[in-house]
Amino acid sequence: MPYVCADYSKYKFVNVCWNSENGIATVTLKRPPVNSLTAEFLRELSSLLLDLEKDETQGLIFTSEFDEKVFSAGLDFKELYRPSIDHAKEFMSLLHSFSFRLSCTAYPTVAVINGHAPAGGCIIPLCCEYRIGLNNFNIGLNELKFGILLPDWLSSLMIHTIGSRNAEQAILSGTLFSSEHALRIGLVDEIAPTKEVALEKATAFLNKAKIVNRSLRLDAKLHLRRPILQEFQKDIENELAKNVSLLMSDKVQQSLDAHIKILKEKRGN
Ligand SMILES: CCCCCCCC/C=C\CC(=O)SCCNC(=O)CCNC(=O)[C@H](O)C(C)(C)COP(=O)(O)OP(=O)(O)OC[C@H]1O[C@@H](n2cnc3c(N)ncnc32)[C@H](O)[C@@H]1OP(=O)(O)O
Repeated sequence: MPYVCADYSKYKFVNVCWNSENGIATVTLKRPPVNSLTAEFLRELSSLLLDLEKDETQGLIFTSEFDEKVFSAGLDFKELYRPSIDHAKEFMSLLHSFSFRLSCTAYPTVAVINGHAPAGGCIIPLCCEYRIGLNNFNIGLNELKFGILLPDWLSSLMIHTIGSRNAEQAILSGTLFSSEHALRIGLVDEIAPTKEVALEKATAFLNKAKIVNRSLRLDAKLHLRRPILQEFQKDIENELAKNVSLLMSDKVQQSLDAHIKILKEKRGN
């Protein structure tokens, strides 16, 4: 019988519901207003994955507190706007290590995407093994539209999920897909009418994984994900330096500035 050792109440930006009957952890992202990813949030998420591993978690479900609004708005624009070089380095390194860790967990993972998931908001779902979406949301890697070149590991996650032809079209056009379209191209595996139904489907997926021997399953997962994991591990120092210099470039900073202004105008402030 699984039991919990970690103190999950210490986490500020997630609520963790760890079911001691089946060992499934439901992690609800709750960093207002839109679950945008900051360095602090990424640090917390990485530490959470380690706690879940230690507790021999049998399955992980990610979802959002902001039901039917936002799963995650992606990287935090405000934090990426004019950061110090040290902060930019730390941010990129945290993003890389969290995404790598989530991509190769020993336990199966599902994202219940109960709201919009643009750009970096798509990273958690793409690292997970299975994605269940609600209706009326947008998801996709639209970074090229605001001048951000995707790191190779992120393109590789997209290719693994929807195939190279679809990924090429999706990434090069910077498309945000409706849930129905996302289902058609395999960016989500199922659509559910409500978060409750989506959580039931997620649990059903995780229960199916249980019939397979755990260590055998992990070996197979790492084998099947080898192309992605190789991209994560390829020339890490150079890749991080490239992303940092791209982030600090005038072009990307101007684009972030323009984006922040658009969001402000939308809210009339
Ligand atoms: C150059 C780097 C190289 C390396 C790259 C690494 C990998 C690159 C991967 C990803 C890049 C990114 O993720 S960039 C971020 C992209 N995200 C977006 O474009 C989303 C922008 N937001 C929206 O479209 C909408 O906010 C929403 C659809 C998510 C929600 O809409 P809603 O109407 O519900 O809410 P508001 O728009 O009114 O926003 C509320 C509130 O949240 C703030 N906000 C929104 N998004 C972000 C964000 N990404 N970061 C920080 N803050 C965000 C918005 O400004 C509002 O704030 P205020 O209440 O203060 O006005």
